[in-house]
Amino acid sequence: NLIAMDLGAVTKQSALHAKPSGLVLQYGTAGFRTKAQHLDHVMFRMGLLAVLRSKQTRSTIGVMVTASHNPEEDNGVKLVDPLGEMLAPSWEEHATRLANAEDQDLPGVLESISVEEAVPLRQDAIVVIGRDTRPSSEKLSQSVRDGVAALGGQVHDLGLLTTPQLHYVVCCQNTGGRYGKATTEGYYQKLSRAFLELAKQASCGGDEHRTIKVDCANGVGALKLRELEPHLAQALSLQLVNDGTKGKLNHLCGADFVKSHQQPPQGMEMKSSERCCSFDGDADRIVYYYCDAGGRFHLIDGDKIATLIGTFLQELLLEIGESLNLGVVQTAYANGSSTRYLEEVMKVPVYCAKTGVKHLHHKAQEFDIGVYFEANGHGTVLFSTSVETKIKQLAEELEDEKRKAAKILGNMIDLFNQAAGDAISDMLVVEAILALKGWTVQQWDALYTDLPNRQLKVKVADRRVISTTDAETRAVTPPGLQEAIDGLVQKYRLSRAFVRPSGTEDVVRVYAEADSQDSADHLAHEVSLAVFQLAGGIGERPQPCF
Ligand SMILES: CC(=O)N[C@H]1[C@@H](OP(=O)(O)O)O[C@H](CO)[C@@H](O)[C@@H]1O
Ligand SMILES: [Mg+2]
Repeated sequence: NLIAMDLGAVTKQSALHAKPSGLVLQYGTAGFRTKAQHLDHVMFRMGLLAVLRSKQTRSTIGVMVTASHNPEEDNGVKLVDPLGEMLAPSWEEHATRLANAEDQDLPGVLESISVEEAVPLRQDAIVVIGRDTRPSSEKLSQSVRDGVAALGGQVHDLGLLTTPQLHYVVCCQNTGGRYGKATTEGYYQKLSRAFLELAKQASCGGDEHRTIKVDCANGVGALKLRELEPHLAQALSLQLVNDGTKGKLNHLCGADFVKSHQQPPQGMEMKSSERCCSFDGDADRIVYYYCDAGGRFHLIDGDKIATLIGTFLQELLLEIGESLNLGVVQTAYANGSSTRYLEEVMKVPVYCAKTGVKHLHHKAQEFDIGVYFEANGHGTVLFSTSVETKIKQLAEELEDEKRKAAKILGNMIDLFNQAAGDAISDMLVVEAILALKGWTVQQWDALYTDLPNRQLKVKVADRRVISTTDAETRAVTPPGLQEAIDGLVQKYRLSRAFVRPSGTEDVVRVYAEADSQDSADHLAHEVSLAVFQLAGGIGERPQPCF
């Protein structure tokens, strides 16, 4: 049945997207990511792979061309599976194999993937493509199209799109429109309708007009917020900063910059207590922040967003009188104070998953309501289908306060992008919750105080010498490393530290938290030295960062 795959056409087309010799890449946590000039063949081949995956799943598959928060010169690509989820792990391996095959081996690799996965080759294939605003993205997405066309697949090129919008469209497309209309317009309609309903429900508390300042990282988020804004009918006005008209993508701005430097982005003027937020380059991450009257900067990261959302949803459930199982999923990078607050004050069960959205998403699917967020601001909430049906039914059946709460929850369900963590959707969620609660940004921030923490990177010859267990909180190899970390952690109060090989950069990441910034800094530095000594550090010995 392989006749249905025209390998002659593939070989001919592939010659126009030749692989540079010696280049080896891996489909990692966020797909392929590297300097844009090395990616042409990878894009073509991901077009090919998307066709096979589409045939196998008999569904529309998404391909997003983006390198998220990386520098403008980088680019990347990831595939989106039928329900808007990340690509299945076995196909990540196929992706790696396909990307690294020498040109002449390409037909053979395609055949072997098709056989291994029993791909019904005569089946039609549809691939939806989106891209971010990088200068290289347009040409690279053309290469994806070439790949799709070479295997006879149908292409819907949606052009400039945020990553979560692509996930949304793919999910809608494959669920017969039940999740919403499979267009960006459908996305704006679904989100704005839910937001306006919530704003109406909040307006009894006064404060009807809200403003928020958004740092768009000079990325695609700016374009899409401009498209969204008219739908919001002035219930929320957006002041866009770093909207791409002047600055460089992700340069001194964006969610990743703000979170890792713990300082405001360039170009953001903050009046005391003004709510501000930052998106990353493809708008799937968001962090909030503000300056207090004394001019001090306060970061509100993914953990505090998750806490606000988790707390609010739990309050609604109590009001409605439904005991559904709600869980919050975090990673080891979650601030210890957030975990403590959720577990001890809110009595919400908290779970720790491995780094990378797919692990969190997967765990969150186990709950009626699964809230998941990475500390860096990527996250969303998943509602089981039965919960969704039940809540919307209760919104009709219940009376008075209970009915009101069920209606709010029903609209909240629509406001989340359940296909993927989404800066636009999460921003609307936070704005709606603050309005409903009548809370200022300080009141939100005061839920708990973050433990001081520090993240460092250590360069080693081969980061794979470090393997971990217990959701990456403990190192199994190299021998002696965990014992060394345990010894160092003991020297400090309220302390915790762990190390893991990054899935997106060639470094080992070190995380430490403790009762003071000074202690967190020292602990992180000492752990870095232990990694350098025991895990084959290269280059200069880690220097103290203070
Ligand atoms: C500590 C940290 O922020 N790690 C990030 C980063 O992964 P690493 O495997 O740590 O490089 O990039 C991932 C993809 O964007 C993101 O999911 C994750 O949270
Ligand atoms: Mg991103």
